[in-house]
Amino acid sequence: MDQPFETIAIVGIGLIGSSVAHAARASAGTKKVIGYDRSPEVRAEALKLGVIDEAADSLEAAVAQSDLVVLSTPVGAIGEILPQLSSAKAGTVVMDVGSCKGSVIAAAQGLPDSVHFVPAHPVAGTEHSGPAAGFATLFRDRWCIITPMERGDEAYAQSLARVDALWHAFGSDVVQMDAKHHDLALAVTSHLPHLIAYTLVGAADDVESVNEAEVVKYSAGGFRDFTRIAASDPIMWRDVFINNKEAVLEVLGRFSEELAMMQRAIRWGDGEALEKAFTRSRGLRKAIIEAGQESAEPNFGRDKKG
Ligand SMILES: NC(=O)C1=CN([C@@H]2O[C@H](COP(=O)(O)OP(=O)(O)OC[C@H]3O[C@@H](n4cnc5c(N)ncnc54)[C@H](O)[C@@H]3O)[C@@H](O)[C@H]2O)C=CC1
Ligand SMILES: O=C(O)C(=O)Cc1ccc(O)cc1
Repeated sequence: MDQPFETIAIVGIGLIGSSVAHAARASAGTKKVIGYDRSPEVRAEALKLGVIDEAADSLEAAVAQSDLVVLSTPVGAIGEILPQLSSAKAGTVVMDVGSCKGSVIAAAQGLPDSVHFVPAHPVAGTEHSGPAAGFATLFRDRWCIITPMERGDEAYAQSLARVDALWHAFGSDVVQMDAKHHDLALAVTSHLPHLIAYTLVGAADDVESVNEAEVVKYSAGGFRDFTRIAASDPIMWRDVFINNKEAVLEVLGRFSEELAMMQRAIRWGDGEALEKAFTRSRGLRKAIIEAGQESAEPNFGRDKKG
């Protein structure tokens, strides 16, 4: 493995930050984890749980002592924190884990070349949040997408290789792509599904003639899976939609057209059109299973027990 990161700073000690802390200690040779979170309660909880070895009182203090800084706050805060890292010591490697990349990369444009920012997105998670939700195996057999900064210097290439090696050590499959493509692809596979789940569960709540007890009682199949996704953190997802506006609106437009097509087919009793659309979807599900990216269970095939 490339030179490991012996001391890391986790900024934002929630589900992903704490999972990175556990995984780095368990499999990537990290010896010390310093944690900073804007919430003092979260810092105290993370210390108590042993997620971090030391809590820092400020962002600056956490960054000063570390060779890797992991930005694992909601995406909006990542954009606010990045410009504050301009004075980090030369050679500091900074990595984020945000669910969208274009806005984060834009916020990193002002950083000096001496700070090596490597944008990353583990395509792995759960609907849970907070420091107690993380676990070391979260990233195992999951994709991690790296969207490198456009710079050709050797020093940056070395930091990129170290971050790549870190995710491999976590058990992830690593792929590189440009941020614009990432944001469109993830708008299709992750952001739109979350928006639909929030909307669907909200709509069920709005049908006054079906009361909550009935919704709970009869939510055996599909609806139950949607409620799991709709239980995801509201601040995290607010930030995803605000920061990936263009791509989400693009795929939302296509979704609305498909939905209108379904509506028309139902209205006119066009069974052939419905059957054709459903058969196509079934094929996609089969392809996902065959690619080994999904088990019979929801929750990306894993829960807190890993
Ligand atoms: N939840 C998921 O399944 C996945 C999330 N992500 C990305 O990972 C990031 C973190 O998500 P989670 O771990 O789920 O969130 P979380 O809600 O579990 O934790 C976020 C933490 O950041 C802290 N925070 C917020 N603003 C801060 C600031 N300005 N300075 C310091 N700390 C601050 C919060 O107090 C909280 O403890 C997000 O950018 C998200 O898009 C990526 C993959 C999966
Ligand atoms: O829990 C689920 O179903 C998820 O979709 C987890 C998830 C959430 C956000 C990401 O950027 C990546 C993965």
